[in-house]
Amino acid sequence: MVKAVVLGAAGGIGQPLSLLLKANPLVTELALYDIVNTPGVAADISHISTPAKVVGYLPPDDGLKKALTGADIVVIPAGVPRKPGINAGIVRDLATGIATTAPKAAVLVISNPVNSTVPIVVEVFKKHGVFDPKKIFGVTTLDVVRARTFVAEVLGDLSLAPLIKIPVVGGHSGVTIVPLFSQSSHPLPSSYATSDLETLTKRVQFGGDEVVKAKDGAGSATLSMAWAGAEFAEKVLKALNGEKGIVAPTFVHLSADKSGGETIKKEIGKDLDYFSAPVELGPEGVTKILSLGKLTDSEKALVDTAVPELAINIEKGVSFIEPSKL
Ligand SMILES: NC(=O)C1=CN([C@@H]2O[C@H](COP(=O)(O)OP(=O)(O)OC[C@H]3O[C@@H](n4cnc5c(N)ncnc54)[C@H](O)[C@@H]3O)[C@@H](O)[C@H]2O)C=CC1
Ligand SMILES: O=C([O-])CC(=O)C(=O)O
Repeated sequence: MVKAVVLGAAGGIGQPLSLLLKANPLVTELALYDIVNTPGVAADISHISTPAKVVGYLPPDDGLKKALTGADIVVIPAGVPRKPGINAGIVRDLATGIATTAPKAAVLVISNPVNSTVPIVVEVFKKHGVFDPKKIFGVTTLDVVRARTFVAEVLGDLSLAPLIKIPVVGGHSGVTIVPLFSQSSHPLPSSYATSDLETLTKRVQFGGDEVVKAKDGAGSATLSMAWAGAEFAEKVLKALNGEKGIVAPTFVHLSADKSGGETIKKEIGKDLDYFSAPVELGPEGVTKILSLGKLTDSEKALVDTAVPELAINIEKGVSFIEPSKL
């Protein structure tokens, strides 16, 4: 029996993500929480002929607590696109609900800016004395999904897109996003020019802008994000279910690894508390944070640019909950 909860389930990401979770055979109960519209979304999704039982919740009558009770996995796409200040408060309040009601659940944070909202969740959990670094994940999968698709486009064969494996590390915003194309399972053509590689890297780093522009500023990526969120959630669910050898890049507190993330800290040359790195997942969440592998000089330069920006983003999140740590 696995209970999945979506917080922000009526939104642009929340609705298709809830749909994809309802389609996942590993989910037996699906709780949909939002400040609006969840009765309708839940009624609609509940008619889909898959096993998961679907219930919608709103804030009155302790709706958040009821949604979270007994949760195994909580996915958070609540918030407002490109409004970091508003999202910080929303994520803090939802994290408080999880820390008090379902502190052992795996928490998957989609709400932006992930580089700051994950530290917010962690600080709230610390305050409640329930912080387990193995269970709190920033979802950076959309960057991986984009990297796969864009490489398949370069290779002129979109049928490769689902098969391509490319680690994308660092964080989830602009220059903190570092795609490691040199480790792609499907290498770029050897004739591929340095300037083309730079353009491709920028396309992954600023893929979100491409969508915002195409939507005339009316929203950001929702459908591709729902897909990516469901892909990462499925990996976590499979690992919780005992499946071995599951690896995915995700933004985590480096103490999730028993070495305290020593390998990553050495590789990036800075004592950061958080980084998105390939992580091995298991029944307790993170089992191991893996090495970034061999980087090219240009990838090392991208990491060097990402690190100071990440440090600022992380600090913003921590100090939102703990101003005294400034
Ligand atoms: N990690 C990633 O790769 C990505 C993250 N995002 C982020 O995901 C978040 C959501 O984006 P969209 O779905 O497009 O926004 P949206 O505005 O369509 O939906 C957000 C939903 O959150 C709900 N909400 C607001 N306050 C809430 C609260 N206190 N409790 C529960 N629900 C609440 C709203 O009612 C709404 O239904 C944004 O922060 C966005 O920047 C978006 C794309 C990619
Ligand atoms: O760019 C945005 O605002 C949404 C986002 O995180 C993405 O599309 O990667």
